[in-house]
Amino acid sequence: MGSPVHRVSLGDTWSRQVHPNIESERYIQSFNVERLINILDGGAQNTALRRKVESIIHSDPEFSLKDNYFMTQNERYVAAVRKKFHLQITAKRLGWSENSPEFYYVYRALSGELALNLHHVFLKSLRSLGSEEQIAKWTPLCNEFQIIASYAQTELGHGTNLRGLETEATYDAATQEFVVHSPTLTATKWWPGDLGRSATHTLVQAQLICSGARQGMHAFIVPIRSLQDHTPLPGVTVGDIGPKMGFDHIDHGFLRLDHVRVPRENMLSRFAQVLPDGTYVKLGTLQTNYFSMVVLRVDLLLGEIIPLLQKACVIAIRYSVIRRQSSIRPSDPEAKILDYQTQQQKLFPQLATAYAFHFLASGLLEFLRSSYDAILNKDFSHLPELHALSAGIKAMTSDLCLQGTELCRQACGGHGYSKLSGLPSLVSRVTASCTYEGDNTVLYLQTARFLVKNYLQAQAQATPGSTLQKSLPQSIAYLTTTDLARCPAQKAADFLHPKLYTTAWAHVATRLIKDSVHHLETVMQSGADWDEAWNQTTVIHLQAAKAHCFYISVKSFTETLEKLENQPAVQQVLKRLCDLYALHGILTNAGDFLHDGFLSGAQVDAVRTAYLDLLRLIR
Ligand SMILES: CCCCCCCCCCCCCCCC(=O)SCCNC(=O)CCNC(=O)[C@H](O)C(C)(C)COP(=O)(O)OP(=O)(O)OC[C@H]1O[C@@H](n2cnc3c(N)ncnc32)[C@H](O)[C@@H]1OP(=O)(O)O
Ligand SMILES: Cc1cc2nc3c(=O)[nH]c(=O)nc-3n(C[C@H](O)[C@H](O)[C@H](O)COP(=O)(O)OP(=O)(O)OC[C@H]3O[C@@H](n4cnc5c(N)ncnc54)[C@H](O)[C@@H]3O)c2cc1C
Repeated sequence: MGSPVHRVSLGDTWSRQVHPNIESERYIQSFNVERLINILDGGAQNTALRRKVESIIHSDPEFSLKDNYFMTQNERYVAAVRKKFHLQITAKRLGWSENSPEFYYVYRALSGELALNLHHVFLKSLRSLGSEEQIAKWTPLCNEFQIIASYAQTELGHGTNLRGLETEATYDAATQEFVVHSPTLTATKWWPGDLGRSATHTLVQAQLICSGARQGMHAFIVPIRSLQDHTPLPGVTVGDIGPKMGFDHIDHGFLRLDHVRVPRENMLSRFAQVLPDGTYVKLGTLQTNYFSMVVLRVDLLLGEIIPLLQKACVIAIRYSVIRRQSSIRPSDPEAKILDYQTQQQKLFPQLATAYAFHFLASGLLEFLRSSYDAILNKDFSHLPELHALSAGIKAMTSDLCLQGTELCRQACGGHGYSKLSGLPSLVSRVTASCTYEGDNTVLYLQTARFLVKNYLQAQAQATPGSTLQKSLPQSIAYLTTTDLARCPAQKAADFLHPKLYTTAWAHVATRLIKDSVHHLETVMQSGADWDEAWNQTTVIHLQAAKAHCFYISVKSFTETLEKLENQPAVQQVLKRLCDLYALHGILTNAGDFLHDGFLSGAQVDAVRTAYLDLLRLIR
């Protein structure tokens, strides 16, 4: 046996002292920090609540995370389960309810090191797809932990292609039950969190077969382990899928079902029902069976994905005012690495992105909340736009949060490669978000499909010689505004006007959407059918969808600024970050702006001048 791991105990000595460099940096800010904290929390009362929750969590040794990086996968899982149950006891004592703000603050304070997260996913799906009776029945069982539920949709052979899911739920009118079955090896449910060791029940997405017809994917609550001794129930084969890139604390599992019977009442029936005699009653559309994924994509943005970039920025920027390395002039003392322009160029755009995405996700959550009740009450008018927005924004934010956390890690040199920096686990966790809740490429293409469809409809309704007439959904209304052929900016300072760079982004998105439609139609005119033409132009559609999503994010940030007129100092510092975010996007996609002469080379130079000056100002 090798010698025991020597635990790095520097934390015990250093943790209480604040490094003098940090202290000095904290006294040079140009705005009221508390005011900005309140804005991010959504109000001073939320800040107070968050701090109260964090102090409870951080002062309770049961929630300590300090040994995490020295644990095996099994120890991480056991520790996370222990924390989850300690949290339940604490929450009960303090009156915190599931899905309350307190739970989000706890999850963030514990850096997600809690097991049974899929409980949260199950409850979100139950509320989106279940009838009022089903919600009333299963929610308390979950909240009281009388059952532990997970969400089993993905299979060994299919994750993206939901129409390809093989698990079957065949209705037996004689017993008024569904027979849930995995007909093939590839039908094995594979990846669902909490399935490997914890869950007693799972929400199985399966192809419904009733009245002799296949009715597509529907959700069924299936008991999988005994509530007496936690052993798998008859017909159930279940276990852990083994080591992964991250998420060591979550038991991702596999599940095979051999003709497992569940009562008719276990099919979530807000948008579809099977009557006792097996008659299928459709109460929604195909899309409404997919509604829970929309809800989860929006929920995970602020709950899981964006906080990972926020934390990486805090770690890397703090480190960069402590770390001194080399000198700017040979005769100078060693410089703080944050004084190097290249270090600022690595980190400040990521900080700006973290703020941009915080406001973007908050706005999307608002849109979901405002349309949620309507959808549950079968008014689906907002669903297509909500799906297109949530799919594209989840893809963009997870892609750029991955890029950003990895950049923050690299910006910390060798120490960024140590798990003890906290950065590697942020990178491995945010990596997964590019895949779960929908592979990003596939989600971007869902957004592209919405863009093309609406563009073609608007074009069809436009009278000859006029611009697009159709009243387009709000998020793509820019397609009907009169477009500038050339950017009017004359000097660097002109690019610091939100209206100007928002228009620039609208111009590029419009051009790319038109270009993608043009290529699609050209390929079809050469004889290909829609599906083949679509596949041959998906790279171009992807580019258009990304530009559209970035435009949405810039617009959302500028609209946030407009609401801060009464807080000029905070508005100014956020405006600098908004400017930096938008100009960083232009510089990293300069080709799209130069392509049709909208920006000249000289104007791109002016963008860079404004951008580099922003780095200095933000520093
Ligand atoms: C306090 C604690 C905090 C946080 C604590 C938790 C943290 C914990 C750690 C992380 C936790 C991870 C949890 C992961 C959990 C999974 O990963 S669950 C599995 C996720 N899987 C997916 O997302 C699958 C992705 N695939 C799909 O959605 C579908 O296959 C696709 C890609 C949309 C294609 O489906 P399709 O039926 O072939 O549909 P398609 O022909 O493309 O379109 C048909 C129509 O449906 C529409 N449509 C498609 N999808 C939708 C939709 N969803 N809604 C509405 N309309 C839709 C299309 O727009 C289209 O409309 P039209 O153009 O015809 O008008
Ligand atoms: C950490 C983690 C947690 C997860 N938790 C859960 C969970 O709790 N419950 C659950 O049900 N699932 C869960 N999943 C599974 C996840 O939802 C799927 O892995 C995801 O939906 C992607 O599907 P896939 O694995 O089949 O990938 P695939 O779709 O096979 O993707 C592979 C490649 O094929 C490409 N591709 C696929 N289809 C198309 C297309 N139509 N057009 C163009 N390219 C395409 C993709 O872009 C990708 O590059 C989890 C996954 C991870 C990593």
